[in-house]
Amino acid sequence: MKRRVAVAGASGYAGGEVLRLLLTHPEVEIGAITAGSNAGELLGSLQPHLVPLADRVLDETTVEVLAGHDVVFLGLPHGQSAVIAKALPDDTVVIDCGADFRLTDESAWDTFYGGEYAGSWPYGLPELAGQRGLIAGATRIAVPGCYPTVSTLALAPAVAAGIVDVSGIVVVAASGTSGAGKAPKTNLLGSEVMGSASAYGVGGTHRHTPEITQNLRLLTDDDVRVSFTPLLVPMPRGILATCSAPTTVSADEAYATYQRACADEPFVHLLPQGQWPATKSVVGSNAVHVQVTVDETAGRLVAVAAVDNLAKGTGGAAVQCMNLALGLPETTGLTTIGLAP
Ligand SMILES: NC(=O)C1=CN([C@@H]2O[C@H](COP(=O)(O)OP(=O)(O)OC[C@H]3O[C@@H](n4cnc5c(N)ncnc54)[C@H](OP(=O)(O)O)[C@@H]3O)[C@@H](O)[C@H]2O)C=CC1
Ligand SMILES: CC(=O)N[C@@H](CCC(=O)OP(=O)(O)O)C(=O)O
Repeated sequence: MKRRVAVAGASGYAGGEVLRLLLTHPEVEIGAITAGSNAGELLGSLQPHLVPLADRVLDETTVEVLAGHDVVFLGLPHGQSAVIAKALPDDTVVIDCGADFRLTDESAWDTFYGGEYAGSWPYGLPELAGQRGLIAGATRIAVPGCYPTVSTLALAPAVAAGIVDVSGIVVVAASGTSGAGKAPKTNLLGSEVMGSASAYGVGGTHRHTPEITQNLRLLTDDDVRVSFTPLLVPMPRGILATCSAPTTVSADEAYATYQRACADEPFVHLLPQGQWPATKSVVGSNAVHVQVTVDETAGRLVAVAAVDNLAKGTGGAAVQCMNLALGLPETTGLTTIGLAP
């Protein structure tokens, strides 16, 4: 029997991507779709690409509307998910695309988010050591941030194998503008973004820094230190992360380490040696493309990874986690096939 699924935040980018994927998922039927200020509007007026749902009216985002579903996806701004999630029945699978339940360290929450700490849920990155088992059968799942997904998947093989000095990790990642959500923001005006790349959240201040660190700490007992700098670039979708750390291994040893680590992961695609990831190859797909080498002059391992921030970076990860939570094959309704050129 098909599972009945609700999506809160259906007028936004994350909720819209979850719906796009659910529309071709063989094991679900779409129940309530809700919004904030756009409640009462037709979905087709806000998400015209979701043609089969064009005539559906967006409901208010309330516990009453969302209850009575097997699965509820929350694509809401930070701080909005916790109250709703806590009021939903314990046996409803709740998958939060926001940050409310990602961090296990309350002091990191206080520093980077503020407001009441809601606790932490199983972390929706199945590829990260131990998480797949925690997500399987879970009824509460926190989908990772988009930068932590791509950076963690780029670095995890090296950190887990102990071939890098984890006290010297540097991540510089360029994101498309959809990462910032649909709500209007001054720095996202077309005239500000078009034809320009810019840095923001510099100097260890971006809220994904503690999330990346938290993930890599699961893989080593050594003191993980991450310098993370996000960049905004003029494209709608995609993140390209360049990650490096001191190493003494050769490029071939590094590549062999990544081959072993990536071999059984359905969505982690290690490119042939010498071929470098590009966001255009992952748009619309749940794949992360990865490549690694060693800069022997600098003595640093360099790993580069690309994801679609709205797919593997949010909506695709959310569906992957739903599959695991419901005991379905993990890849159901998801593809590694991108949209090119
Ligand atoms: N964009 C991305 O790449 C990623 C996003 N995320 C996370 O997903 C979540 C949604 O982000 P995104 O889709 O980008 O943001 P958007 O701004 O595009 O969408 C936000 C959604 O939340 C709704 N909403 C806003 N305020 C309220 C409220 N008070 N009550 C009910 N609904 C409300 C909006 O409805 P309306 O427009 O009708 O007001 C809209 O549907 C965030 O937590 C974000 O951090 C996570 C990873 C990546
Ligand atoms: C380009 C851009 O603005 N990106 C967002 C990250 C989006 C994301 O994954 O994050 P959360 O779910 O943690 O909000 C940012 O830097 O805040």
